[in-house]
Formats: sequence, C-alpha cells, structure tokens
Amino acid sequence: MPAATLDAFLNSYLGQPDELRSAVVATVRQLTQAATKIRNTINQGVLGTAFAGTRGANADGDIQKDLDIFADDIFLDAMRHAPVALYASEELEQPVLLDSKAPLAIAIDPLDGSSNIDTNVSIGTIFSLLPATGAPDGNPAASFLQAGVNQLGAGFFIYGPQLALVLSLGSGTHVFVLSTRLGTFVQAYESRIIPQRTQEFAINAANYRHWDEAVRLYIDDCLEGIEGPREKDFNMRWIASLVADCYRILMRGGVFLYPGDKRKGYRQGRLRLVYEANPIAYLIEQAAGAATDTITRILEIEPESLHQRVPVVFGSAREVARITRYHTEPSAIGERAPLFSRRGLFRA
Ligand SMILES: O=P(O)(O)OC[C@H]1O[C@](O)(COP(=O)(O)O)[C@@H](O)[C@@H]1O
Ligand SMILES: [Mg+2]
Ligand SMILES: [Mg+2]
Repeated sequence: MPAATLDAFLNSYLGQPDELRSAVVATVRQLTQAATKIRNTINQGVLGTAFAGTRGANADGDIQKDLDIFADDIFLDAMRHAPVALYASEELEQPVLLDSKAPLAIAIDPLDGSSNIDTNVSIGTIFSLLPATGAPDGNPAASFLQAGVNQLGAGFFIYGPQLALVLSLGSGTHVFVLSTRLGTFVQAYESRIIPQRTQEFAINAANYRHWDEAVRLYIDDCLEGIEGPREKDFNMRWIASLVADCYRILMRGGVFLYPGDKRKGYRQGRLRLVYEANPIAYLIEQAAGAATDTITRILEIEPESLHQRVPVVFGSAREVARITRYHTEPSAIGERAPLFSRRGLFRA
C-alpha cells in the first residue's frame, strides 16, 4: 500500500528514529519548503525577464543565470534550518560550513537545466545527502569526496507542469507530486521499476563528430533500426534538462548518454559527479536501472574534487550494459553492421 503523502512516507522511514534518519527527514522537509518557494516564484510569470538574465560564470566556468543564484540562496538559507554541517553547490566554489556538529553534508545542483529557463521547459533541483565526515585535513570538501554508494539519500525536484519530488532513501525510488489543493506532497507511485530493455535513447546528437568511436558506433546501430544489427527501430529524446530526461526514463525506460568528447573541456563530459551524476545514479539504481561512466559504476567512483565532471550513461539496465560492451569489447569497434550478425555480440 503506497503511503498517501510525503509526510507518511517520511514517518514510516523514521521507524525507530536514530540521529541520521531524523536528520535526513528534517532535511528533506526543509528542501520541500525551499522547492515550493522556488516553484511559487517561477509561477509568478517572470520567466524570460528577471530570471533568465545572466550573471557571470560559476566555479566551473558555466554561465550563471539569475535563477541559478536565486535558487542557490533559497536552498542555502533552508539548510541553515536543517541538521546540515556542510552545503556544497554547483554555484559556489567551496562548500559552506553551517554547523560543524550536524551529521549531514548536502551537495546540490540548485537549478538544473538552466539553458531551458527562457524556453519554459522543465527545470529542477538535484540533491545528494551524505554523512558529514569532518575535515581532519582542514579541507571542507572532504565530506563530498566519498563514493556515491555512501549516500544516505538522494532526489530531485522537477519544476514542470507538476512540481514533483523524486526521492530515494535507500529503499526504492518514489515520486511525490505537490497537491496545491491539499497543500502537501502526495505520493504518485510507490516505487518505480525501470524496464530492463528499451528502444529509446537520449543524447545530444549535435556532438556526433566529437564522440569517441564506441559511442558513434552504438548510436549508428540504433539509427539503423530494424535494418541494422539491433533489428528494431529506436526513438530519440533530448530535453537538455537532466531532471526531465531522468524523470521520463523513470516513467517509461530508456537510456541517457552524456559521454566525454573531443571538445575542449568535455573530455569527461559535461555533468558533475558529486551533485548530478551521483544522486541520479542512486535514484536510477534504486529503480532497478544502471548508471556508469560508460564502463565503471558511477556510485563506485571516488571523487577527486567537488566540481569534477564525469561521462554518464544511465537507464534501462540491459541497454546500459550493452553500451559498456561497445567500450570494452575491442572487436566491436570499427566493424560495421554486416559483421554483427555473424558475430552476434550485440544481439539482445
Ligand atoms: O546543452 P547540452 O550540452 O545538451 O547539455 C545539457 C545538459 O546540461 C545540463 O543543463 C547541465 O546542468 P546545469 O543546467 O545545472 O548546468 C543538464 O541538465 C543537461 O542534461
Ligand atoms: Mg545541472
Ligand atoms: Mg545547475
């Protein structure tokens, strides 16, 4: 029986409360209030004017929009009222120390998909909850340099036609939608299960000429459809909002790729490990999907720095495994369709 509301879900997660669980619940509650504030601001209809303006560049050189900064301020402020020791954000070069005695560290992408703000396409907020480890060497980023398997929970809000929260606290991936009538988040699905197989991929195909051969070959084979080695037609989607692409995959399966490519600064792709790839990988695995950097499981990568980028492939588990084979099976590279039927390597 699905819990009817987010509150009921959080209460059942608490069970016999311990310090970490209580802290996770208190933090999720603060996050939902902050996200609701952002949603209300967006709904005032200022898109394309105040919020689509640009400010400068963030620590990673990305253009910051006013809404990026506004969202960062709102979430940082909310975390001052949560049991959070450290707040790390895409928009801030260094983590902020909030309360050294608190048990949690939060890494956040306050506004994901910001290139979509002025086009009125869904955007979101992604967060990762980690145990604060202290900083014996004085490095405030230390808590964030843990592998994603250590996450206590992860989620994202999506500011779309509905304000939804996709959340995992380590046991399934749950979807809640804000009911403005009830004034609370209501559980929309008990737990998502991503189908193992798919005929839908998401990639920014404009980068085709920059990709490594393994990625090109994989996409070529999908595009050949029923006449090619896959012997089935594929569909393509690319929203350019990670949260929206991920939400779709949680609803109906599919595979998402943002690989590294040959463009300057893109050797490790575009997405950030600590506050984009890790929380998304956690949600996807908790929904029976898989997430890799094309070869290695994302959640096992030890981050070396807070803002590091990582190639990302996630979604339907069998398709993710197939993409790994394009990268690890050298005989696959460079051979074209007629040979596939003889070798049979990539048959489902
Ligand atoms: O514009 P591109 O290269 O297709 O990249 C789109 C990707 O970049 C992102 O917008 C990066 O996130 P930010 O908007 O938080 O920088 C993802 O949401 C999206 O998947
Ligand atoms: Mg982002
Ligand atoms: Mg962002």
